[in-house]
Amino acid sequence: MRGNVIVTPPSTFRSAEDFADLAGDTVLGAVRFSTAGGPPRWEHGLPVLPLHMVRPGEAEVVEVWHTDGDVVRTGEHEGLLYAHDGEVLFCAGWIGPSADCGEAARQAYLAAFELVEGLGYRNVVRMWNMLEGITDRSARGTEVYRDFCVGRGKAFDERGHAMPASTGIGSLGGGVAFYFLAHRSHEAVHLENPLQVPAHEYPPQYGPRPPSFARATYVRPEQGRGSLYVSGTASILDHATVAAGDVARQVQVTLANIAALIGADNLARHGIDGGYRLDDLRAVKVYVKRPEDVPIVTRLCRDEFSRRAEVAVFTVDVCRPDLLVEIEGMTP
Ligand SMILES: C=C(O[C@@H]1C=C(C(=O)O)C=C[C@H]1O)C(=O)O
Repeated sequence: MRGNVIVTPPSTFRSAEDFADLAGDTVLGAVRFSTAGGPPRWEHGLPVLPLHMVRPGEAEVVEVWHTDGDVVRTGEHEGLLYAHDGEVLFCAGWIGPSADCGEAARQAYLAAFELVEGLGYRNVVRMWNMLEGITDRSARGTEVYRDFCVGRGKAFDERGHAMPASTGIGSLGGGVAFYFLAHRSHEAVHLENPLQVPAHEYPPQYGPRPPSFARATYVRPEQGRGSLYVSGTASILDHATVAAGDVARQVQVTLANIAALIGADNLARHGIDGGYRLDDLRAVKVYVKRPEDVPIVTRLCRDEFSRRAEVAVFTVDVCRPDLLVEIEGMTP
């Protein structure tokens, strides 16, 4: 096993054609942000998850995950498609539209934990969950996201896994889809944000089961500098939404949250040397609830992130009705 393998950022948010060109490289898999969602499928022998996150007329974005490993193995477990290189695992799953997305999420997460335990990739470092109608009323008469959090939380309880960095965001169709990254030997250090109550300690007003995630996860290789994955971050201080209705202010609060999370003081609190600034982040994804806010959000983000950072913007719902924007990224 190599000691220096780290997941590098999605090399680019590529066009559809480029992904085909990459086949044969050390690509683990890809996520297609496109006009239709569905179960993960094999493309060029690799797992690819289609997500309905792009509106007609917008360009499809393909997030390609690759490593510096050289032998990629692939497989399927209870509908989950995965690829791994001896140190890093990429896995994609689909729950689809369901009457009880909570129970379906529990089962899908249990299958995912079974997979990582069985293959020996126990350190789950980053998860993404895309939920159609995230704040809609669910078939159970509650809310889709709240139902999801209940089922996901049960799976974490049942298998005793640490909660990693995550995203829980809306999609435009296709039920619930998810994907994640896990490591075999590199330690995962899960971070909280001094400006925010840990999400898993949110009070009950946000739902019966608080969401199961950490604000960021740092992957510590045996040597050298690791990678930091920043969860989907929004305009929340303590546990409350800040600046409801004011998208520019929500962007500012969100960016300040991320800056506090990744800065040297907070990393030191978690036993990590060094610190990052916003312009160290790469592979930034910005989720904007209202199409009319896209220009201003894009401009505000462009002012703060490096010119070298790719920034992909999606117009989708966020997990609370009063949140207008959410931002995530990672360090190279
Ligand atoms: C924006 C928040 O939560 C969102 C929901 C998440 C989840 O449920 O996995 C993770 C991060 C965000 O995408 C928040 O609570 O701060």
